[in-house]
Amino acid sequence: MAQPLLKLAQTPIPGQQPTRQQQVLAVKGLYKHYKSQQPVLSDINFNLYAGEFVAVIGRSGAGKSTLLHVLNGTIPSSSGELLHYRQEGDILDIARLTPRQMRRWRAQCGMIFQDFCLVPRLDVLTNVLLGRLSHTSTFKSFFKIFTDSDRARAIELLQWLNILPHALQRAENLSGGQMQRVAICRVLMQNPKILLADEPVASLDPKNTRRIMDALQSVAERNIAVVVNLHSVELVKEYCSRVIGIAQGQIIFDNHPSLLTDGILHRLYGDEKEQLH
Ligand SMILES: Nc1ncnc2c1ncn2[C@@H]1O[C@H](COP(=O)(O)OP(=O)(O)OP(=O)(O)O)[C@@H](O)[C@H]1O
Repeated sequence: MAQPLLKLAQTPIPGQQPTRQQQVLAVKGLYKHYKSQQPVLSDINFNLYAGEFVAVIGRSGAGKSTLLHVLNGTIPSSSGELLHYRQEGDILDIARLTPRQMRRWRAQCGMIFQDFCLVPRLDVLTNVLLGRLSHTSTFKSFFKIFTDSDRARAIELLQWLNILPHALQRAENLSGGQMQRVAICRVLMQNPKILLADEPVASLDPKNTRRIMDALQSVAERNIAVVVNLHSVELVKEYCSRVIGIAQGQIIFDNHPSLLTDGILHRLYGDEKEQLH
């Protein structure tokens, strides 16, 4: 059956600038130190706009995962500003949120983690419904009481990502690609403005890789800002509207993927550049 919402990837026109729409985030002078003196992220500055599909690239240890976790609030920044431009017109300073506001921010800025964080023994449908936790009272969520419209939405999402036949199957019995699709459905249940995905196609076969990239591109087309860590420059060039290149915790490139040159790739990856695909 045709999937009307799951559009095929569109190859970007070389030199095309990403469509700049409503700004959703501003990152200003952001630093992150873990215990060592050396910052893992150093003076990070960028704005994020609704509907962008942004790849974050760089060699292993460059700070890509740390950046996504800081954006999502699961890791606090050491200094700098992280401002969310809300649809209501006001600005939310992420560093100054109360724990309750932070939970709400994490719903607005949904994240798919590398290990998917599904509940293995629960069925797929319930895992997707758990995405509504941020919108449901603790009492209701404890007893897994979800509304009919929550269920209808979850089913619609599962159908959209072609995984409805597995709705009643335990999450632990799914393949990696299927788990990734369930994780995307779950995060979309939060109605996020921003979707972050930490290496969403790592260890997936080519067919599932395309499925996931198609799905994420389609999410961006729904006017959600999508930010993903990727290791494949080929995928970045095929799918993304913007690429942020990080080397040793600093942004050294932020532009359309078609403008990535061999020189920039060499600065980003050094000798590993030859192994890129
Ligand atoms: N919790 C932590 N405590 C201390 N150091 C950490 C912690 N998490 C990450 N680091 C260090 O921060 C640096 C950046 O790590 P990060 O995981 O952000 O890089 P990455 O670019 O995502 O790498 P990869 O592509 O391998 O996932 C690394 O040197 C890593 O060892």
